Amino acid sequence: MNTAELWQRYQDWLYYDEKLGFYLDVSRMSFDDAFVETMKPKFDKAFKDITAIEAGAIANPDEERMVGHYWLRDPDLAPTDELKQDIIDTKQSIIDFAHKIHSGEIAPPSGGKFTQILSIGIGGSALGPQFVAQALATLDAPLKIYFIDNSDPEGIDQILATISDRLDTTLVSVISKSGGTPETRNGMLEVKQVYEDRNLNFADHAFAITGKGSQLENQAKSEGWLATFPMRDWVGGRTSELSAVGLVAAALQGINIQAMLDGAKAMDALTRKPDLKNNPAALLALSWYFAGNGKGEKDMVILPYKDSLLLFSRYLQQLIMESLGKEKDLDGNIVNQGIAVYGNKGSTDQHAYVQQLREGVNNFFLTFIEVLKDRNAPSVEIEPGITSGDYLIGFLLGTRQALYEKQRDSITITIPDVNETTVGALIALYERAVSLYASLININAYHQPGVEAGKKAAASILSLQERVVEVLQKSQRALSLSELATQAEAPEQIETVYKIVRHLYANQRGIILTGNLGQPSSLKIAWQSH
Ligand SMILES: O=P(O)(O)OC[C@H]1O[C@](O)(CO)[C@@H](O)[C@@H]1O
Repeated sequence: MNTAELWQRYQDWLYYDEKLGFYLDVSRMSFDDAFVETMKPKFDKAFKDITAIEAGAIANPDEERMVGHYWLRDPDLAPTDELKQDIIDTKQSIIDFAHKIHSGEIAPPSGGKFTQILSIGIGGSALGPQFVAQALATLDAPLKIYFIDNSDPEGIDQILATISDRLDTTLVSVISKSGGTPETRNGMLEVKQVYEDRNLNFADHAFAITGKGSQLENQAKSEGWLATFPMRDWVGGRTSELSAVGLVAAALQGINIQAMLDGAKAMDALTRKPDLKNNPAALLALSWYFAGNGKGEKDMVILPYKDSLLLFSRYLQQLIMESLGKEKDLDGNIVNQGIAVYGNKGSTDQHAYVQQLREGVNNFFLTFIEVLKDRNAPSVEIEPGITSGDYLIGFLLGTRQALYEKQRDSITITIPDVNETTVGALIALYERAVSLYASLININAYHQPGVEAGKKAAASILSLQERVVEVLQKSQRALSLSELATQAEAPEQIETVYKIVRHLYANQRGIILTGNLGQPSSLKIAWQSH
């Protein structure tokens, strides 16, 4: 295409909403009109499906659940008055709680006010709050937030060391929809232990965000934690940022949660139009489908040219990959669907992997996110008439151009500023693009059976570890690995037994080893007391 044709294509496909100041440019996706025509019937169905979701259909058939995250920002959409009232009441309880924490009405037993939050959760119970904190929390936020989002002992130690001098003024937020996720439970138990070691009453610092009747809710209630907020079964973890999961942390950090909800509601309204060319979520879904041939054949690289949006790609990684990465379609056919998502930020990533994007394997499409406002204060001139912000946008435009020249497709999203409204709008945009794309490829975007399998496998490894330790403790002599595996009733899992032994040994957990770790069959394993 020559430059005049390209400029025309840009104008033909440019989506703009004046109120949000939001632009979407799909002109550098190389689909043609014939492709768009073939997709129209699929989109007709997708628009009907998302309307049904918003009306309360059981869009998650495996779990027999409604999918209600769109109601969170527009409670009037909720299919019953009870649900509507629940959303309104929850939001009010969050606002009240944040107010009481900020004013000191809810205060630490040692006096003063709470000064920081330690948020414990994983996946959808962490990624949204982490993204939003990075994007929107200001340096003078009333409470600073820290996260434990793994079962890594050293990671936990590092966070605890960072906050240890203010543990008495730390609010501990424990977030888990299921209320039984091991990583979250482990983090909570470790933190609770530290409070007890310091003679601080954990319950006076903790609150929970969790599903009704969960183990976590029961614990919070029986121990008298400061508060519990609900996570409803009609909101999935990866779409929970605008539920209590994201809103409590945001409100505590002084972020305007109503503006986030309003931004999302505005984007929902824009993306409700059953008109492919005038619906930005549909334009994204169309582009994703085109890029990957409806089979995820190309990876989605997300490159925001703004440091504060660094975690957006990580947040989207879960939203998109956990939603779309499915073995079977809704009719039970094996389809192995998904789209791989990665990216950090521009221009930083230009000095990392963009070399491959431009010249290497063409297995991706890129989404640039451009933010028009550079900073609040005026910028210094790095060179006459040129600022750092000019450079940043120059790098974005230059990379987009360089990729286009090499037939690498890209999408560009432009927002005026990173603020509550635009962040809410971006979250809604991708949530809705995922809903539409899931319809296009006929999969259930709202369950995650694959992750459940991993969790069950981990549990069985821990129970094997218990058996291994029991066998060693009872044995009167050192055992070979194969004897140990057989006596632990897992001869077929000898490799796992070897790895369990190696880990216990590395952590001085009672194992005595002789032999060569590099030659597993030479090992003799005993328990320390023998
Ligand atoms: O909020 P929970 O129940 O602790 O789950 C955390 C995360 O784990 C998953 O269930 C998958 O492992 C995610 O979908 C979820 O966001």
